[in-house]
Amino acid sequence: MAKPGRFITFEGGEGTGKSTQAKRLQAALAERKISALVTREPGGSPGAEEIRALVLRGEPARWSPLTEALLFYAARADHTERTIKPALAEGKWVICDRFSDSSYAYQGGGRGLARETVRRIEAIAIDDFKPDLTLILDLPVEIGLKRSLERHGNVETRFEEMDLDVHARMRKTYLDIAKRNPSRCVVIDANQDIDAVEKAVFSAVKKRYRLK
Ligand SMILES: Nc1ncnc2c1ncn2[C@@H]1O[C@H](COP(=O)(O)OP(=O)(O)OP(=O)(O)O)[C@@H](O)[C@H]1O
Ligand SMILES: Cc1cn([C@H]2C[C@H](O)[C@@H](COP(=O)(O)O)O2)c(=O)[nH]c1=O
Repeated sequence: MAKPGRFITFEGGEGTGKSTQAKRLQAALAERKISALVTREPGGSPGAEEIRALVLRGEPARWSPLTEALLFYAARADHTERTIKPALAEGKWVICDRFSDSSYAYQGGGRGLARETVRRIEAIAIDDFKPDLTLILDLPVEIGLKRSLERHGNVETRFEEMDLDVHARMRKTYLDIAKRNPSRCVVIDANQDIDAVEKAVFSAVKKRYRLK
């Protein structure tokens, strides 16, 4: 049986550079002959991509925080079962753009759902499945939203439309998660150029997995 792979997640607010860095990390691992799958949430399996389309469109208040958390975890259960766990079992590394910490930060800290409620939904959906390493890209929210808007041709997505104080609470929740989980999480300063962020990311990965 293949040695199980590693499960790495990128987390952070809007436009902090998660997708950019996920691809760069995949390339850096490939240079070391490590095959990694890049996937994303919500999404990453056909069913979860359908839920993505449902949960990301419409007005900011279209879904209550509770319904939203249930939808994100329904997508996550499918993604975990059908994409992430099979890849890890084949010995692949999995790099995921967002995972459970996004639900704690967005539906919890940002939109006010109690942490205990998120935890109970999580327990049903994915049990105690967690990443080995979480890289939290930290950036002032105004800068991230500006980057994100420029990328989307100035059309805001449902979450981008939410007030700045909601985004500020999401950022704070990520930093609190990092404090509570020091052995899993590394906070990366994302307010640097792309190459400098890549270097900080790879240095955290090398340290964790003792790569050269
Ligand atoms: N360090 C950086 N400095 C400046 N621009 C950046 C940096 N990293 C990424 N960008 C640019 O910012 C935009 C958003 O980057 P990216 O899509 O990687 O972020 P993201 O965190 O995945 O965003 P979202 O959560 O909104 O999907 C892209 O246009 C990207 O090229
Ligand atoms: C997994 C997850 C995501 N979200 C939000 C965060 C973003 O606004 C969107 C996803 O868009 P992206 O461009 O792919 O980053 O969904 C959330 O609120 N809760 C979650 O669990």
